[in-house]
Amino acid sequence: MSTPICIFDTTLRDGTQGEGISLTAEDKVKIALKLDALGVHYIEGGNPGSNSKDIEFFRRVRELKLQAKLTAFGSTRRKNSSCEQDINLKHLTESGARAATLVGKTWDFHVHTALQTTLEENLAMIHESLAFVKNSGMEALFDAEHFFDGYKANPEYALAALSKAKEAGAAWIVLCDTNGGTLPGEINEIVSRVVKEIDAPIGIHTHNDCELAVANTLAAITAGARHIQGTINGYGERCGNANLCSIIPTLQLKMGYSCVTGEQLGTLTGVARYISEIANVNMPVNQPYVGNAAFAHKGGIHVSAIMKDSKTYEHIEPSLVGNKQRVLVSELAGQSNILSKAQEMGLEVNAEGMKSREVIDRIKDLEHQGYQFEGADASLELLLRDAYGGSEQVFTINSFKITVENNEGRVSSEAIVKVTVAGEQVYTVANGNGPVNALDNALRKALVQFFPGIRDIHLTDYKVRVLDEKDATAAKVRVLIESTNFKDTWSTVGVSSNVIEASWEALVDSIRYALIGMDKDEDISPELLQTNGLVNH
Ligand SMILES: CC(=O)SCCNC(=O)CCNC(=O)[C@H](O)C(C)(C)COP(=O)(O)OP(=O)(O)OC[C@H]1O[C@@H](n2cnc3c(N)ncnc32)[C@H](O)[C@@H]1OP(=O)(O)O
Ligand SMILES: CC(=O)C(=O)O
Repeated sequence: MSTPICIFDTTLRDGTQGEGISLTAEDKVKIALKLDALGVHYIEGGNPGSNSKDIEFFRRVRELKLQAKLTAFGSTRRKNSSCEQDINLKHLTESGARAATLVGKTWDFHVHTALQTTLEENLAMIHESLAFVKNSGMEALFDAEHFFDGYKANPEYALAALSKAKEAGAAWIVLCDTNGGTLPGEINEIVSRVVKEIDAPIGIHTHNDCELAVANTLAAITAGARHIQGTINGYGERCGNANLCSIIPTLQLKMGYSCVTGEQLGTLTGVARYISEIANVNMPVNQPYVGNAAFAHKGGIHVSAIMKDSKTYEHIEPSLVGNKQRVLVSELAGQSNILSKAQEMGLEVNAEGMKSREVIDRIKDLEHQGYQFEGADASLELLLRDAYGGSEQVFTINSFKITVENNEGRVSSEAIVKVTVAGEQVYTVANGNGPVNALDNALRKALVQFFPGIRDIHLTDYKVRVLDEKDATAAKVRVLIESTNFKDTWSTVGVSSNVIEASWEALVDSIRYALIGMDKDEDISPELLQTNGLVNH
């Protein structure tokens, strides 16, 4: 039977102390539901003494039947005062949360400098505040702020603060590496001593200032801590908190502890990505376990081996954390990358054939010119389909023309496109809020009468990167376009020394890709032709 570890998520409290993260009460409710389904044991929802948004969150979340214990955060009472008069403690006890986490000082330097009070008064603040919260019917947890720095400066005082919390009935005493400067060896040594001296359940809360928050958390567990505070994706004050997306699978899959069920662990990647969307923070692609590149293989030697057995270059089976294996194709590819990619697309490819070598040489040559296929899966698929005979040229471009007009300060763009579809020449004109938008509109207008499904497609992202900045305007640019049909999303690439030409190339690839397998509808109604303003020649 593996030892259970209590997971305390503070994404909604310490996570929101991270720069650039701001969550509405509604966002917090959505995230709380995801965390609950993931199986964390405590959800710290915020600080009701801090702002009315958090008060609203606690009011709304009360109606949900969460399995996790909802926890409100606050600090010990103000110095030289009483708990009954303390407005923050009042908000905590009125929050409706089942538990309250109180942060209190354990470093003598902080007591003198930040609180500007005596060591005795701080101990009284800890004891009285935790007892007050407990007497109100809530479970009380103690976050021992700066515990490791405090212990190094004055171990007797730091331990005395923990004893006060224990005497007051704290359910968990959580040792905080608040400044994130402690090393794993020190954490192990200090936690081992605390576990021996303080007869109470011990937890750990670390910050990532030395990029050691995860390592420090694991060191504390090895030394006997049984409760972990952390956040999804490691969001948090300054450099962030301990990342639960790394800690939970490491404890569970590698160290034999039990945090959540195997099924819940399988939702981890989805939860991490969902929360990053709500927080509006891009996830680093190389984020361990849950990042897009966590199981992405690029080097030809790696891909050749994983096709034989994925364990050759994967430390765990990606599906255990809800992630999946990806194979990238780039100038570092070998034949195996191409074969694997082509198989993924359902193309028939001969492993020994010369064709794969030719395709790799072509990809390497294009990457040398500035193309990048890792971020442009749809362009890569077209290239492979063209090479292996899996694509049909459904339309050909005869010409396009753009005019950009500045009329008394109002700039407008117009595009004219001539294409041939099914032997028929089509000529369309369209406006747009910029030249690329005008081209996109004109091309789609030309094709919609043949492929009505094209109306559902739109561009969601457009990125331009200058490839050789020292050549100034003569430099090549790479354009990456992301498109969607509300069901799928795909990316295409174009490269040229002319930004319009590069955009056009990516645009045409996007439409060609969208048309794969799309029904051609010859019987489109005259009304649709009219509403789209089509002019046929
Ligand atoms: C390590 C951590 O992450 S702790 C959590 C940090 N999180 C936050 O600060 C976010 C939420 N905070 C807030 O909204 C506000 O700071 C509030 C509402 C809590 C307090 O606001 P204000 O009353 O305006 O005080 P302000 O933020 O300027 O200063 C903090 C005060 O709390 C005191 N304080 C700090 N820690 C403690 C503590 N553990 N116990 C009691 N008082 C404390 C400080 O000494 C300071 O008091 P002072 O005003 O007498 O100097
Ligand atoms: C409590 C807390 O967030 C800290 O000490 O870092």
